[in-house]
Amino acid sequence: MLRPCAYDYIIVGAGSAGCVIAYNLLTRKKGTVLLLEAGGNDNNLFIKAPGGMALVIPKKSWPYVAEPEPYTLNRPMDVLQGRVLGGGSSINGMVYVRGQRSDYDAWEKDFGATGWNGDTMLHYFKKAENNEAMANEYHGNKGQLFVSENRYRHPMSDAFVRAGQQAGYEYIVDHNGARMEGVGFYQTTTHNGERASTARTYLKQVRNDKNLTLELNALVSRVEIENGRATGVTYKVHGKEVTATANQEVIVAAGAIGSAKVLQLSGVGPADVLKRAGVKQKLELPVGKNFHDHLHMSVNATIKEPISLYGEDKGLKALGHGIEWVFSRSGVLTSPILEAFAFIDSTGSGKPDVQFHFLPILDTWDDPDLNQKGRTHGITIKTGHLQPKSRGEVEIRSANPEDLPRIRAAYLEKEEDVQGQIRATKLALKFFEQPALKEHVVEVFNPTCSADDDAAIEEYVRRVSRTVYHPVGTCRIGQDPATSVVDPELRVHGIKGLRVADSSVMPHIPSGNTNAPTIAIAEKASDLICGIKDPLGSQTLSAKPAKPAAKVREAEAELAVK
Ligand SMILES: Cc1cc2nc3c(=O)[nH]c(=O)nc-3n(C[C@H](O)[C@H](O)[C@H](O)COP(=O)(O)OP(=O)(O)OC[C@H]3O[C@@H](n4cnc5c(N)ncnc54)[C@H](O)[C@@H]3O)c2cc1C
Repeated sequence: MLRPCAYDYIIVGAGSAGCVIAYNLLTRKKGTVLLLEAGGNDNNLFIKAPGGMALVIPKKSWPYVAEPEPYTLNRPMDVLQGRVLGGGSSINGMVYVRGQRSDYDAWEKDFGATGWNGDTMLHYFKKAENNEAMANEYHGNKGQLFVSENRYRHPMSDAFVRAGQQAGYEYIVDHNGARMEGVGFYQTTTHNGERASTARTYLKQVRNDKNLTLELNALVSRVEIENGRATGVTYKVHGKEVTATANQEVIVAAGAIGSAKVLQLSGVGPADVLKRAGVKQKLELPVGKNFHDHLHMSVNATIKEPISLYGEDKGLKALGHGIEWVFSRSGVLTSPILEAFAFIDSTGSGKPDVQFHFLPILDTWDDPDLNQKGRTHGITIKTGHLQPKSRGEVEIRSANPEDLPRIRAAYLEKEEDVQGQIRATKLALKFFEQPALKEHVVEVFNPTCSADDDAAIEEYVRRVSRTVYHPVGTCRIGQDPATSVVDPELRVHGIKGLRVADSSVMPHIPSGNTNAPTIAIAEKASDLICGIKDPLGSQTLSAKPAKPAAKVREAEAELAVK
């Protein structure tokens, strides 16, 4: 049977954001939806079982690589992103962190993102959430996104949390509640011991809706734009090129790297980038600029007892964990491994700017040679600064949609970022000095220098820091087309019928992980598409930018765009 080629809405990318928007349009009966995803299906046990994450990431990702740059000692850096139904939410660490209310107030105040502030984001976090345990002013229980406490807790994670308290930090029960600074155990996007991606929550509810056409393994090559209006998209599926028409809107939700790429391939972007790639320019916008991301370093220690998770993924032990998970959805396979956290204010500003992820295992993901060096049982504090100032860019290399874009990440270009990472490393070393960890540790071997040797720590930071896969900002919200790509309603400046709605629209990265904020953005995007601009009443939505336009531009120029 021939498929129709005209739809009311076309969504590019079935990732964290795309699945949410598809669900909302379909359940609100807004018409037909074509959802296009370059990756394949997500019916994979290692996606479903939280502990299978490390095995699935390399197989279900776009192998994006940031170019070598002197600030990170000329290391090419993987910036993998999900290429599978559910996108990042199908391969990520499942850590559920919203960031801070002031992060979003700054979007409105400093970046001209009118209507995007702490109150509206809280509304959308709660709307999205179906929290297993918490029901209060910060948490929702009626949304699609399952959030729960970890079923499994490793004894070394307990030791880490005790060490944090010994170092003077408060035990935090709810890091998405009134107070974030302190130590505790993560809330996770899991349910019944399984991963809760947006494909396995939101999209699952509408997979059989007759108004949904889901095309997997469909690589979008461009949005068709005629006379200043998006009319549809062209994509390749099963070796054939197809053009589908959108009666209402095209919504690009291909992620911070993918969305910039799709817009540039469509002729929307900086003239020099498009000219070099051989793409005819249709509109000058700073697409691909303002790339930024979170970097972490793995601070590693060997431990005395053979109790870490080393070896649990092999032989009879792995079989035992598999059987336990299959029959009772319990045990280590329900754990996203990143079990415990610390959020720390390293400058005394009143706002936490450092995050630790604690792993009850040596982080061989970041250093695959660790075990070859005879180091087996150990623990890792992945530590990183949360408010980077450096800004890079994403640029297509050619007009071929199969080509991966060039990423100049500019990681650690700004001195403030290096100093932030140095403070983050020192704090991790301080945790290892606390009795609750010290009694277990044989040796902190990465880094080996003392916490007061700034020069050695700087060398370590530049040598080992890596992304934690939170790229954002390449199609950011703003008022001014010179410095932003979409307006506060996520409409691409100057083009009708075209929105971007995913992590790429964040003007500034939140102080935490990026999946929950992306899902909240997608919830708000769905409302905007349906004409709901002010979900809380006019108390939080100012008709004009919170600052006069000139002021906004000044702040934007200073803070966001190189
Ligand atoms: C390994 C890893 C671990 C992470 N851990 C965490 C964590 O623990 N907690 C957290 O909060 N965040 C985490 N993140 C970040 C978080 O998952 C992302 O910020 C979030 O998924 C971004 O959502 P998105 O909708 O913007 O993009 P994505 O979820 O990446 O979705 C974009 C989708 O578009 C598709 N696409 C791209 N280009 C095209 C094209 N041309 N044609 C068709 N389809 C296309 C992609 O295949 C993808 O499915 C992690 C990310 C990664 C990669």
